[in-house]
Amino acid sequence: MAKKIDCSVKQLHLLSFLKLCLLMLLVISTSYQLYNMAHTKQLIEKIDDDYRRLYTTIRRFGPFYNNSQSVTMHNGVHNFGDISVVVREDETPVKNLSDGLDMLNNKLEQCAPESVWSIVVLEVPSRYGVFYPLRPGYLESFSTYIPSERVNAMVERERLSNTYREFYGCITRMTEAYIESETQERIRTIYFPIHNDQALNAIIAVDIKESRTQDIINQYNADHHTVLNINGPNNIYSESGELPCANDGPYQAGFHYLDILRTTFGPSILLAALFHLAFHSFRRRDRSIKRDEMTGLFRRDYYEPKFNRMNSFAMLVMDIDHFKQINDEYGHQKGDEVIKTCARILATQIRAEDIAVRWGGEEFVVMFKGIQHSALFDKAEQIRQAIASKEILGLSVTVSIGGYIAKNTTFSEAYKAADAALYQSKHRGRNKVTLA
Ligand SMILES: Nc1nc2c(ncn2[C@@H]2O[C@H](COP(=O)(O)OP(=O)(O)OP(=O)(O)O)[C@@H](O)[C@H]2O)c(=O)[nH]1
Repeated sequence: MAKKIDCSVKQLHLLSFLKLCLLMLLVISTSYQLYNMAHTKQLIEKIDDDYRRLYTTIRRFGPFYNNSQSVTMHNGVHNFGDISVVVREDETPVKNLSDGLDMLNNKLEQCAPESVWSIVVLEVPSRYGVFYPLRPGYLESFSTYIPSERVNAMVERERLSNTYREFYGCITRMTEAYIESETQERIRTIYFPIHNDQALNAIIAVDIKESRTQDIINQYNADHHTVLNINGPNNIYSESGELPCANDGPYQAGFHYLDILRTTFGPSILLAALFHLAFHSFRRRDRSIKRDEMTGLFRRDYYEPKFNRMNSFAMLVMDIDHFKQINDEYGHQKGDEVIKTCARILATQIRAEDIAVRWGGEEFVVMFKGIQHSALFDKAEQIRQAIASKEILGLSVTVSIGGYIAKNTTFSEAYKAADAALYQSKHRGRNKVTLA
């Protein structure tokens, strides 16, 4: 029986813990969704800012190009560290761009770490190109083209010839992502045309790894503890954004419910466990302050100060008859069980607002409010009979009860009167009720 009760208490605990987990999950995941929603627009702005910073950095190369001195070079490939110059005609004046390209590469590395794939500067009309670095595939493909045709096609395709007329910083152009056939790297190319006197002089083409956008998102998520993505399938929330000066259409920034759930599940369980523990340790503490550990009735030291402030009430004092004999014959442990059972029966006979206190070893005080003489007697009889009518642990146990109705009386006077009435019940043969 005790095992059964234990088990159902455990199940109740588990159930209330699970309910708390669910509640926490609901509250935390909803808050986290709102948090991610608030960040979606900011992520779009961050992506826009990052690409624009990249464009600005590339544009700063323009003055350097214009101010660079030329040297004469012959047909062939000329290597200067990571930089290679491919010249297709003899006696070609070639700008010395090494320092500027180094600087540009460093600055780009700061804006977009590990994302710069290559930088190419092509003169227009093209007799040479500067590559940083020159990948083997480039050289191959470059040799099969007539450079000027290749550049003209690029200018045509990307509409680079008159970007100087355009506004909003979109003098640069970024292509859609594509796979570079020589390297199989997924990249985008950013073109910046250098115009002088409304004529196109050169094109800087910076290849950026397509993963740059994902890097920005990853960094943003890490910095802000968000779970945002772009163009994720089945997102539950999304907002539209566009890469600045890019050829591709809008993208969708947002988040997926599973990501929200995955991130909030752990903290929700942890928080629920903490609340659960805090609540139960508070309950246990509160209970141990108020309740007698053995019987579960109120403790005397908790209620006596409150009783001392009362002056109108009805009270009963109840004492188990011949209890010493029970102890002596069956041992203290059985005696304890008898006390517990009597307390349990007592608790079932009174209302929730009545206060039952374990006053001493096998003595109890019950306090009632708004109850008259005859009702108090009936209540005491009801308690007495409830205990006497059942065998308790195979024993016939009875109680004697004394009662008193206090009207402008201190508690200690009332207690004395009720105790005297209890004495009379004992004197009259026990298993009796006497009201003073
Ligand atoms: N097992 C047990 N015994 C207790 C506890 N507190 C007090 N007692 C014992 O309860 C007995 C109370 O005996 P008494 O009040 O003298 O008298 P009684 O045997 O109950 O007889 P009457 O009250 O005259 O009917 C004492 O032997 C105490 O040691 C307790 O928590 N557990």
